[in-house]
Amino acid sequence: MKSIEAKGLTKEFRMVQSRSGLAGAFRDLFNRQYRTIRAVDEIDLTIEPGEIVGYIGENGAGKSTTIKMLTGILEPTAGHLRVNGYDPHREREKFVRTIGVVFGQRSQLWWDIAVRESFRLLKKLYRVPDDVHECHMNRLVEVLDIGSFLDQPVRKLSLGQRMRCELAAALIHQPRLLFLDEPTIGLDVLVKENIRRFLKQINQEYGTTVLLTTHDLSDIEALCSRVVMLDKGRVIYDGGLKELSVQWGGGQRILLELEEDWPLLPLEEKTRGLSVVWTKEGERRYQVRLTGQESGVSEVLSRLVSHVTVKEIRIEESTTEDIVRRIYREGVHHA
Ligand SMILES: Nc1ncnc2c1ncn2[C@@H]1O[C@H](COP(=O)(O)OP(=O)(O)OP(=O)(O)O)[C@@H](O)[C@H]1O
Repeated sequence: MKSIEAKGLTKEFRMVQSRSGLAGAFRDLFNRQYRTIRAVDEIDLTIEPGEIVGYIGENGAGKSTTIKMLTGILEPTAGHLRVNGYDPHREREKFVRTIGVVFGQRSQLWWDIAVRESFRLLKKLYRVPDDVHECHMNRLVEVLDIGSFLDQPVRKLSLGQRMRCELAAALIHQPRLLFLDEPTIGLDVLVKENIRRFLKQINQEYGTTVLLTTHDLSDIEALCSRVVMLDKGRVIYDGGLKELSVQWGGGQRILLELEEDWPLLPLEEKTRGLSVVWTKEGERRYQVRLTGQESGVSEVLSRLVSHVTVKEIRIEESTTEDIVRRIYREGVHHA
């Protein structure tokens, strides 16, 4: 059984369109106009058990709306959806026992009671048998290192401490699938690393499937071998993280500072025939991105040095962040 199986998954929102001015507001009272927003547009997504998949996209791309459908909070407008074998919205009661959810911005713990009490309530809610709970909980407390503040109310915890407790809470019932939305937002580097290590561990030990939504691409690099990229509600890339870099210019870029300020056109002329993309970064400063295997740094430089005086050269590899930013900007077909 697949962890997630979505075909043509679509969500539309109908919004009231307000007319301007007092007269418009008056007309709105009697004759409302609506417009439809297609937040998720016929997505196909299959995730196998045990995978850790990054779900990324710009603000407003449709990530949260997808997650809300996958977790049963929202009902899809159209499409076929099975998560852990269930229809998340229609079979919600049975379904929620098979998933865990951590939303970085929201808490599932009770603010004023001790963490330990929150865990106890969740255990009851999920009807976890005592013996299983004891052993599993001890393991979570140990690996997440949360033993020293179990008796404190959640409101007194630091963000890093709270996030570790949120993870424990999401895993109390040993779900097969874990949804994480910005799980490391606002956390310092050390806590981030601990959380990533923990996630890898539960993935390996329990075979937990993880769908991770984040704007922090270092989370994706650390955890995911596969990434699904969304743009305006549609999947624009679904594949390996490595392939993304190879296919869309994981190559090098040359950062140049020239003695004089040149317009781009004559510089592009000098490197005509080579697979490079020029960008002006500021006064006398340029970036030359090598987009094909056939054009080497030395060839680009040898074409230039006989015509322009180069003050400084730096050669860099594109990071995943660069690549993804460019794809957001230019679209996957042009990047
Ligand atoms: N309840 C709603 N009613 C109307 N429109 C909505 C609703 N929820 C989301 N949208 C719209 O759907 C689109 C996708 O929003 P969504 O929150 O899924 O994006 P996102 O990728 O999660 O963005 P972010 O990274 O900012 O959280 C946006 O245009 C948003 O305005």
